[in-house]
Amino acid sequence: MAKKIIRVAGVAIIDQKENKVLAGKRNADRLVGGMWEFPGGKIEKGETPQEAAKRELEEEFHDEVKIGPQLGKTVSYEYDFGIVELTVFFAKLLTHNFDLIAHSKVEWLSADQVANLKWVPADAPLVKELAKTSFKDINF
Ligand SMILES: Nc1nc2c([nH]c(=O)n2[C@H]2C[C@H](O)[C@@H](COP(=O)(O)OP(=O)(O)OP(=O)(O)O)O2)c(=O)[nH]1
Repeated sequence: MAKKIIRVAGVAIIDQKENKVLAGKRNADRLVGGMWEFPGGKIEKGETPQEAAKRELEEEFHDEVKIGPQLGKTVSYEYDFGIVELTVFFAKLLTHNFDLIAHSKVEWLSADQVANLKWVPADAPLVKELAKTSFKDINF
């Protein structure tokens, strides 16, 4: 049987003053738990990827974000449970609650630190792209 397609939207939250990006460590009991990811989740019916990303941030951190340009291209990655199609946007925080609901911790990283973490496998090409990005130069 063909594997199901799972459409996912995530955010690379950046702090343009500090030139840093936020990574979230998935709670250990979730699929691909314990690895680092772009906060976000599955796109629901009728939602744009941007709307999904905003909604997930409200659910996962109780925070509002402003969505900016896309990071790299949408990546497609085959897991045993399905094929994840992941679209990630740069985003800025409008609030700073950071209630940890789906994550055990978050970390702010400079571009040269992003490759040091163990990211969810699908994220590899996006992490590579991030490592080359000057976050200060992203336009919202
Ligand atoms: N959020 C997020 N998910 C990712 C990334 N990379 C990656 O392969 N995934 C996968 C893991 C999951 O199989 C899927 C996202 O599902 P999720 O479990 O985060 O989504 P959700 O919040 O809608 O979950 P749920 O209510 O169904 O538990 O995409 C990433 O960087 N961020």
